[in-house]
Amino acid sequence: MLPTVAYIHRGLFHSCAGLSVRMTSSGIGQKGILANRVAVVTGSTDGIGFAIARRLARDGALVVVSSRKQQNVDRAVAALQGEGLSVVGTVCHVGKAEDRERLVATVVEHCGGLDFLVCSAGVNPLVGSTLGASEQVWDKILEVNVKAPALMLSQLVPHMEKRGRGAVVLVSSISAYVPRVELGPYNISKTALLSLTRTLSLELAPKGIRVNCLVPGVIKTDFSKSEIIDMCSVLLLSRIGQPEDCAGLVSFLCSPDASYITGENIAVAGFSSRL
Ligand SMILES: NC(=O)c1ccc[n+]([C@@H]2O[C@H](COP(=O)([O-])OP(=O)(O)OC[C@H]3O[C@@H](n4cnc5c(N)ncnc54)[C@H](O)[C@@H]3O)[C@@H](O)[C@H]2O)c1
Repeated sequence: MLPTVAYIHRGLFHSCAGLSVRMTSSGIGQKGILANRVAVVTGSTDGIGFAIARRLARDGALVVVSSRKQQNVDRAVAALQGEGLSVVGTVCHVGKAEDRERLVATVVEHCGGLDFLVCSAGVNPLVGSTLGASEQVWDKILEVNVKAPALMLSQLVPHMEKRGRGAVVLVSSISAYVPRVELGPYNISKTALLSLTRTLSLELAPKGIRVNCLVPGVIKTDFSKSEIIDMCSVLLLSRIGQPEDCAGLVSFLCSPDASYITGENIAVAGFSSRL
């Protein structure tokens, strides 16, 4: 099936070679702390990724929205477009090389480059014993949660580098600090992201690219439905987090206000694992 790309800029509609390109008056160039910047957010048709995409677009960036299914991409793009925001949408299962390549092509062809990458796509196909996890489960979790952000970045860094600056935000989990026994491989994948953040911050600093990590606690999304009840007891702030609680931090980490911050893992969890 041919991919569909929806692009919002200056009230026009284009269609070519499998791409559906829609344009409205709120294109790049709008005001905001992230104006004239381009952001890719993976796993951004729902939950935390969607809230991040919306916030970055509200703060002025042109945002590439993506996830696994065309219908979800279309729905998310339509919702953000309805708010007058600048959005490009394309299907990207982050674990598939051909999908990552298509995302890169979208960035190059329709956005002219890239400033920010936010890796929010994540999976947890297992609730059960760590040692009982099959090789297939290990492969899927590590492929989507750990390998995919690194591989995606290796393809996108050259485009950030051309601009002489950039910011990357990986999305870990508080389960990296406070492991939950029934989520073993997931905990481990999210702990690896803390290290990936620090390692890449060293590697990419000479290119002017900062790398930080959002560490969400229990945030109200489809992903966390089963966790909400039993995590409530540890929350200092007496409420479940909302996706928007994460989005503000990501916008800050992408903004010039964070230009001297890199290699940090920052929890948005309603409590601190250090207390
Ligand atoms: N919700 C929480 O309580 C919580 C806590 C800690 C960490 N996180 C992390 O936050 C991130 C987002 O979770 P959420 O709660 O918003 O989940 P969600 O289920 O609400 O949204 C996940 C999004 O990712 C997309 N997605 C899933 N697998 C994908 C893949 N292989 N390729 C591309 N897109 C994919 C989905 O289509 C969806 O758009 C995940 O990395 C998750 O591990 C969530």
